[in-house]
Amino acid sequence: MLNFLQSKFALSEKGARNLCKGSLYSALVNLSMMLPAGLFILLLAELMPPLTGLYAPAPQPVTYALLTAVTFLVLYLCHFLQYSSVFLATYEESAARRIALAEKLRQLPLSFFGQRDLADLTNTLMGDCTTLEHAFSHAMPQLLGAILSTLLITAGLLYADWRLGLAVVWVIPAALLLIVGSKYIQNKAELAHYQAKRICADGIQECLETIQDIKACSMKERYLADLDRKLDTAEQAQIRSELITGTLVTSAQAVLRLGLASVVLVGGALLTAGKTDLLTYLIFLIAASRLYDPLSGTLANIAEIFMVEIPLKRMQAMKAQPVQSGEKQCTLPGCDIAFTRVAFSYHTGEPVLKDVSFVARQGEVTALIGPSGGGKSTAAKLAARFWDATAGKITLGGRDITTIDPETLLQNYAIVFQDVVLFNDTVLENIRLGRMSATDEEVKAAARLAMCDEFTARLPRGYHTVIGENGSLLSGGERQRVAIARAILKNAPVILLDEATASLDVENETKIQAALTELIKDKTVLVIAHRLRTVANADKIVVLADGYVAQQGKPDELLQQAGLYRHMVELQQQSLDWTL
Ligand SMILES: Nc1ncnc2c1ncn2[C@@H]1O[C@H](COP(=O)(O)OP(=O)(O)OP(=O)(O)O)[C@@H](O)[C@H]1O
Repeated sequence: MLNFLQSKFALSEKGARNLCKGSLYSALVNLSMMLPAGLFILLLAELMPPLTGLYAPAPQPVTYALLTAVTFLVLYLCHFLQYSSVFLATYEESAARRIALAEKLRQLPLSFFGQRDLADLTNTLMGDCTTLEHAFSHAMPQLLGAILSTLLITAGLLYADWRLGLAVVWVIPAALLLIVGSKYIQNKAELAHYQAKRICADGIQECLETIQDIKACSMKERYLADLDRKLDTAEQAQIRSELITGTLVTSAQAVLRLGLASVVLVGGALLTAGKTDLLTYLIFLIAASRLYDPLSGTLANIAEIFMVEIPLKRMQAMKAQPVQSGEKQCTLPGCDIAFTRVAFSYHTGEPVLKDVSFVARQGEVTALIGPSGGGKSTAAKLAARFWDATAGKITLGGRDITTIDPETLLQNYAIVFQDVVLFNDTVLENIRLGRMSATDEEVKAAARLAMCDEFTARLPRGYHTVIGENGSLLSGGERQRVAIARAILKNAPVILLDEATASLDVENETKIQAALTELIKDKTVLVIAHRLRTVANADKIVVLADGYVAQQGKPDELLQQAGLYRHMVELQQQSLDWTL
């Protein structure tokens, strides 16, 4: 049973146990809600003989006061137990679910993120978890509890009088049949609503991310009209879904209420025929008026229960995603990076690298150059195992990188990418990310080498200035210098520089090049640069074009050959003479 609940609802073992416990306590609450009715029946039984002209002692007010107090106590206790077992346990489970998902996201390769949009992932992490949290705190245990308590009370009623019992209970399967039978229609409408909501969230996120470009291209009106249309679709889908569910649930609740009418009719007929007595008739009438309440209440949440399938499936799909594995402890004899017949395609299926072989040696600077879109950045990312190659092999120090745990592998890399990512924190803390154990002095020394001193002096609080979301208070060149300082601080044996100095002016680039020369001694350095001047002193040039290595060798040797490298150098020299 526990295993079934765990796999069906993606619960932890504790969560499944708490769901069982919560359902039992919910059933107990429903049964305890019958106590006031029971007390009333007891009073009725004592009052009945005098009402029918027979002698009986008068009911004792003290006894009833005591029984009422006990009833209140039992009701309070049952509700307290249900609250702590259902709500508190669900919130704990929900927190554990969110942490487990976040941990899974941390382990997933970048290829996974390339196929999913961020709004969708945020929705799974936040929205889906909230949906499940609400369903498992407000609907699921209550439904299971209502089914359990209804079964118990039904058994008691049938045992007491099967004819009146049947008159009370026939409506329950009828109502459930109506709801379960229409599950497909409800799910379809809710799924359409869910997707419309997701498209809407995507649209809003895209709009916020691209607001600058939207304004620059004077696309504001068109974009907002598109967003309005998405919001309208989501609204209509919500109305439609609520209308369908509301109609079906209200119909099922009305069917349940028919039970009371059938008890009146059957009971009346039995009473007239002398086949039952007045007290039994009244007991069944009272029981019928109370029995349907828990079920009727949970039917209102039935759509929510049906809908848990969608977030559950999305979560299970995410959990089933293969993670990149590998050895966590590994000492490498060296740090040469070797590509052997490497091929790779993104999820689009279009091959980006077709057959790439080269070696970037330790203690040397290897420059990847070539036409735009030739796969240079892709090759650098494969070297750091952000993706795994589709074919061929990449080794670091002779060891196949697919056998090394990605986090362990990355401890050997300092990376500066074209798109610098900075956090909404101080300059100092943004640099310290390179090595969290570094002292302030070490961080500042790295910052000085990366020429950060010059612009931090102008900031209101120097190194302690908070630089805004993704470093919005800094210029492109300043952001790049922070990223370079981070790499200098990390001082890892492999350095990947992808257009690391592209946003810098010539003066700063020259100074940073000097600092980098210090940094890269004895290290394996893989540099990508469009400005060939930047890589003119590299030990080796690898020209990537159309997914293949078009040329490789020392810069001087390649200049002697009539190939792509010489062509590119000539083109760049011509461009220096251009004027506007
Ligand atoms: N995450 C991705 N998903 C799908 N395709 C991608 C992704 N990143 C890059 N590509 C595609 O892969 C090809 C190679 O891109 P890559 O960035 O490696 O080229 P590059 O040589 O570094 O280009 P550039 O010099 O312009 O930076 C391009 O056609 C690009 O559209």
